[in-house]
Amino acid sequence: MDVERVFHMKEGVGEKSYARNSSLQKKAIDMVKHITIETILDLYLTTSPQNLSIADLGCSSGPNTLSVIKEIINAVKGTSRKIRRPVPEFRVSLNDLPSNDFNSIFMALPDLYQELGKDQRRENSSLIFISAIPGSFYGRLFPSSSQHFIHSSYSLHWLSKVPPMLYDKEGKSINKGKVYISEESSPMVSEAYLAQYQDDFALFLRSRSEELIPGGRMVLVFLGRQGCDHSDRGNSFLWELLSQSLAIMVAQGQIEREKLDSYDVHFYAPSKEEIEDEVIKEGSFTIDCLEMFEIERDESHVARSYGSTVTTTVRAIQETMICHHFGEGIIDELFEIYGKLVDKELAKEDIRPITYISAKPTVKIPPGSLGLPFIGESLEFLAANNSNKGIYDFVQTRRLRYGNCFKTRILGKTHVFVSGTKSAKAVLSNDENFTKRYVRSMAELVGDQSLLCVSQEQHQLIRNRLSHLVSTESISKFIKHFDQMVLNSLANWEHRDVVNVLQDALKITFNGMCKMLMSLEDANELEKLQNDVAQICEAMLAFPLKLPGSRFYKGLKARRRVMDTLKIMMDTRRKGLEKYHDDFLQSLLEEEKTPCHDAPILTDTQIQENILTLIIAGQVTTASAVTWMVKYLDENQEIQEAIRHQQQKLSLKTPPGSSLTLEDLNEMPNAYKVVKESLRLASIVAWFPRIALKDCEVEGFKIKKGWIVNIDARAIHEDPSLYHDPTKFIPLRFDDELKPYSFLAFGTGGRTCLGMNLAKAMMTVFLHRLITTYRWKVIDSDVKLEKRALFARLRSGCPVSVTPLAPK
Ligand code: HEM
Repeated sequence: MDVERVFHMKEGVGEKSYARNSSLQKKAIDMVKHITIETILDLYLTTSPQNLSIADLGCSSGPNTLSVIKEIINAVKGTSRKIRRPVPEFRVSLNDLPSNDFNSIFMALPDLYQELGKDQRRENSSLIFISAIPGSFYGRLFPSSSQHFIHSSYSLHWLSKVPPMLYDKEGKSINKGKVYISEESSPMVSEAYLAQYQDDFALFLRSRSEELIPGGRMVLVFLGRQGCDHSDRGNSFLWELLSQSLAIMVAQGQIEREKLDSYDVHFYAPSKEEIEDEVIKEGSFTIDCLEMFEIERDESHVARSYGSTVTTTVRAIQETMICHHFGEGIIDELFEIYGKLVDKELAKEDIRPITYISAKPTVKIPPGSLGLPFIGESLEFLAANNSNKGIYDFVQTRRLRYGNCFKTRILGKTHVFVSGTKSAKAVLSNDENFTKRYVRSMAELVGDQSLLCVSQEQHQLIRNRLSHLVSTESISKFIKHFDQMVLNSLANWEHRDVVNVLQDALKITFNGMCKMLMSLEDANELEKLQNDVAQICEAMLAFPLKLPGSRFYKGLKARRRVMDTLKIMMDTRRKGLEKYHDDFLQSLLEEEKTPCHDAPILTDTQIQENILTLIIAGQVTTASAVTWMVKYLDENQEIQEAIRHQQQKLSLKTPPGSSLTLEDLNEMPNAYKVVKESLRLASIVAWFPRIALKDCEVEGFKIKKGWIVNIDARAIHEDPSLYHDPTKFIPLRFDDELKPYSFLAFGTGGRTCLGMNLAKAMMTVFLHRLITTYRWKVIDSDVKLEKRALFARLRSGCPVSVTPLAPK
C-alpha cells in the first residue's frame, strides 16, 4: 500500500475526526511542554537568531499543532522582552503527508494570529509566517541549515511503509491473522519491523541533521515500549485487539480471511535502547534527554469512558488505511466490536495503554551534506579538481554555505573542514586525538614508507633520518648551487619575448632538488624524471582507477620508473661505479657503513620512496609559490620598487660574480616578508588533513573516530579578524606580532614542513636575483587556475616580459 498517498488522520472537524479525537495526543504534548519550552529557550538564548525557524513534523489536522506553536512563540516573546532583545521573526513550517487535511489547520490560523497579536497592518506587531510543507519526513523537507528547532509529536512511530520483509517470495504475509507483532508472531515479524524502523529512523535523523543549523535542536515525542519484549500491554495490545476485532468479522463472514492476512500496520514502538542505538549508529545527534512516561487516565469526560477515548483515537488514526484496504462498509461495526474489546480489557486490569518516549536530540555533528549513498560528494570534489576554479572551490563554496565547520563525504571517507586558530591548535598539535594519514591511493603513488604515509611510530624515525637534508650546513651549501641555477635561468630571460614563470620555476626547483638530493645534472635524465614526477602528481587527485590509460594508472607506471631509476643509482654507488658525490643520497648510503643501534638505517624502499617524496613535496610547492610572488609584485608596483631598492643596496655589498650565502639571506628581512606574504596569500597547501583516532570534539561539534578533519589554512589566512585587509598584498604586516596559529603556510606541530627553511631560502634567492636583474610585466592577467593541480597554480603559468635593469 502506498502509505504516502493513503495515510492521514481522519480529516475535518466532525465527530469522528482526528481534530476531535486527539485528546490523548494533546496530553502527551502537555506532559512534555516543559521540555519543549526549555529547549527552544535554550536554543534561542545561545543562537540569538533574527529569524527563528520552527517546524512541526507530522502536524496532522487537529488543534494540537497550533497549540504547540503558540506555546513556543509566547515563550520566546516573553523571554525576548525580559532580556530586552527584539522579538525575532518566526518562520513556522507545518509538515505532514500530502493527503493531510491542511485546510482545517489554516482555517484556525486567524484565531491563532489574533491570540498571538499578529496584525500585518500594524508595524510593530509580531511577525509570524506559517506555511505548510507536504511530504514525508523520511527524507529531506527543508534546505540545508535552515531550521532552528524541530518538533514532532505522535508521528515518529509511523513507519514510511509496511515492512517489506513481512512478505514471502509470493507476496504472502508471514504474520497471518495479525496486524502487528503479537505474542503468536514469529521472531521474523519483529525483526522485519525493527529493520524497517532502523532504516526509517536513520533516514529521519540524517535528513534533519542536514536541515538544522549547527547546534539546532529537536524535541520528538512518540509511542514506545517499556521493555525489550515486543508484545507489551502498552501498545501492541491495541493492535492485538484490532486483529481480534477483524478476526471476529472474518468469522462473521463480513471480511475475507485473505484480506485480514494481508493487512499489517506501518507502525513500530521502539524501546529506549533501540532509540539510543540508532542515534549513536547514525551519528548526527547526541541525546540530551530521553524520557519515558505514561499518559494518566483522564476520567474527567463523564460522558465518555476512557475505553471509548482510546477507541475513537485508534479509529481516527487508522480509518483511512482500513477503509482503503477493506472498504468503507466495515468501519462502524469494526470499531464497535473494537470498543467493546477495549472496555473489557481495561476493566480487567488498569492498563495505561499508551507509553510515550520523549527524546531531545541536539545536532552535534557539523552541518553539510554527505551527498549520495556510497559516492558522497566525490563527483563534486573531482569536478572542482577538473575545473579552472581549482579544487579549493569545493571547500570554499561549502564554507560559505555552512560556515566555518562543515562535513562532506569524499571517496568513501567523511571529511570535516574547520577553519579557526583554536581548531588548528587542537587538531595539529594533538597527536593523541589526531594523526596524519593519507588516502590509500596517495600511499600507492608515493609509497607507504614515504614520510607522508608511514605510521605515527615510524614517522619520527624517518623524519630524523631525513632532517640532515635541511640542516643549516646543508642549506648553506645548497644555496650557492641554487643561486647559480637561478642566475643561469634568468640570463636568457631577456632574450625571450615571453617567459612562462611557472615553467621556469618548476625546472629550477626540480633541478635544484635533484642536485641536492642525488647530484643529478644530466639534462635528458632530468627531463625524463621531471615528466614522471609530474604524472605522479597528476594521479594523486585522480579517481583511483587502475585501468590502463587512466591518470591513476599512468601515475603508478611513472612511480615504477622513478623507483627503478633510484634503485639503479643506489646500486651503482654501492658498487663504487660512480665518483663520490656530496649529496643527500650519499649521506644515507654512508650511514650503512657505520650503522647505529639507536637509529636503524633506512631500507632501500624507504630511501627510494622518501627521495620521491622530497622531490614532490619540494618542487611544485616552491615553484607555485615563486610564481604567485611574481604576480603579486607585478600587481603591487610600489612594493616591488621599494624592495628592489633595498635589494640593490644589499647587492652592492657583495663582490660582483659571487654567489649568495645564507648570511646574505639573513640580511634581507623585507624580502623575507615578501616571501611570507606571498605564501599567506597563495596558501599553496590549502588544507591539512588529519584522521581522528578517537571520538572527540572540535569547535563544539562531535567528531567521530575515523573521520578526517581538515584544517582549512586558506580560510585562516583570509580571516579578517587575524589579518587586516586580508585580500591585499601587504608584506609589512609581518612587522606586527602574529596571533598564534594564524600563519600556517608550512603547517604546524609534529608534521610541520620539513623543507620550510629550504623553501624560504629558494624563494628569497629567486626574488633577490629577479628583482635586481629585471623589471617585469605580467602579460596575461587571467586568474583561472590549472586543472587537476595538487597545489593552486595559474593556468597561464604567469607569462611575463622583462626589461633588464642597468648593471650596478
Ligand atoms: C613554498 C614551498 C612549500 C610549502 C608551501 C610547503 C608546505 C608544506 C606544508 C603545509 C606541510 C604540512 C602539511 C600538513 O601538516 O599536513 C608540508 C609538509 C612537508 N613538506 Fe613542505 N612545503 C614547501 C616546500 C617544501 C620543500 C622544499 C620540501 C623538501 C625538502 C618540503 C618537504 C616537506 C615534507 C617532507 C613534508 C612532510 C613532513 C611530515 O609529514 O613530517 N616542503 N609542507
